[in-house]
Amino acid sequence: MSDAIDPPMLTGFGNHHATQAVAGALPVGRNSPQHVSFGLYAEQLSATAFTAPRHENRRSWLYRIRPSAMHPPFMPYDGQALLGNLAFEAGAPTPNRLRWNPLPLPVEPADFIDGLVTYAGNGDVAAGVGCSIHLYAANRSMVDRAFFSADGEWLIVPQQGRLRIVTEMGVMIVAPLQIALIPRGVRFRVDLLDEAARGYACENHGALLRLPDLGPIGSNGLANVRDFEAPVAAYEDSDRPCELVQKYQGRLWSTMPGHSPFDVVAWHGNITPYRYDLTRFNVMGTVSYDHPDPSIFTVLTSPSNTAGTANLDFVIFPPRWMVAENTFRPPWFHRNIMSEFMGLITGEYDAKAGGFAPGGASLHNMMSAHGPDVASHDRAVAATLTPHKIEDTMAFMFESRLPFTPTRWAMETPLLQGDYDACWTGFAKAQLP
Ligand SMILES: O=C(O)Cc1cc(O)ccc1O
Ligand SMILES: [Fe+2]
Repeated sequence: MSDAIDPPMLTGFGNHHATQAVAGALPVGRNSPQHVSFGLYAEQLSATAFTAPRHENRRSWLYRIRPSAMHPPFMPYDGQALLGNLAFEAGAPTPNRLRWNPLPLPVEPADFIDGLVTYAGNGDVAAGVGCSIHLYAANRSMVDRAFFSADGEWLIVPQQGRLRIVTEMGVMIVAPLQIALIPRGVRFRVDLLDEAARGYACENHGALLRLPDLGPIGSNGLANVRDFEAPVAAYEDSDRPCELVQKYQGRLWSTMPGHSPFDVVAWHGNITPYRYDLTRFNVMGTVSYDHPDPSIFTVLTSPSNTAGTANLDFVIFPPRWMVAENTFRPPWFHRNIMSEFMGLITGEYDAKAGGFAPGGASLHNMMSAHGPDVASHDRAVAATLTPHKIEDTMAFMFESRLPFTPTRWAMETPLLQGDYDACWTGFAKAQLP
């Protein structure tokens, strides 16, 4: 399909940016002048309460061709039964370890909205805690329709196929091994740049994702601030009706404004869509012994009210050197107070010699015992511990303090592996003296 030119981007995480697609569109010295240039409409988009502390306060000012208020009422949207709370309200908690084969690419035409399916969720959308996890598989671009979630920011993790994400605040091209973040409420459209696209999306109902503190690591490392990129202003001036679908309190709604919602000519502020290239992650690890906790691989974190105990962490497992001496190098056996939903973008994951395919997913809920499968375990115990590079791989984890409830769809789909527990059967018994 089409090749796309990567538009210029603004750099830095959480920066105050200012950008205009037409010279003179951005007001100078005030946010809301009596007369905005060209008759544009000023609109404030708040991602935190007006009164949030200054260092956490996130808002942007948008200058648009028409106010986004100009739309007919939203009506319930029944074109998508697999996306949203409805999907997981019908589910039931399970302590069992679960793993899914990859979503097949669609045969019938399906755009990003059609191709989404909710696998799991936790927390409470209305209370602003927890997250929902969706996967998508699509084979065509969204045409004359746009989407937004009033329920949380969307962290999109492409696994296959490049996306051109058109947002109110500009355009981002996002390929596998990159991630995109769409703030709560921001309208977006997903165009496919390849024949098909597949990936993951985590919808964060809690505090905004931010960079983790670095503690003793110091002032650099992990995901570096300067590598986050926000789009420059870009607009469509179109009077063609556009279907606008929103997710609100777990359910879908739609309306039909008589114009493109992507009509923001200029904006400034510090709540923006952004993308990040996971291959830029500055990986830390042991240079002596033992396998460190995977918190050293945290890209972004949504804190909860309990210090150090995340509503949601986005953690990656990138290529890296393994040099630990006299150490069992892969992830150890563990039982975790946190709940872990994992995906695989490419390659093989070092705790799973088989069964965890790119595009697949696994869920290890609070206190469920997991770790290396038998083959990975035996291989690691037998290995000669020379420096070894884990290459061509990228797994990730959405980790939450709240256990995930899988949707009924996720429990009933034939993609669910019926024999997952078998990967932990057949460990040799320890021999006491
Ligand atoms: O379960 C998993 O594979 C994720 C994970 C990786 C790791 O290196 C340590 C702990 C952990 O939960
Ligand atoms: Fe784990």
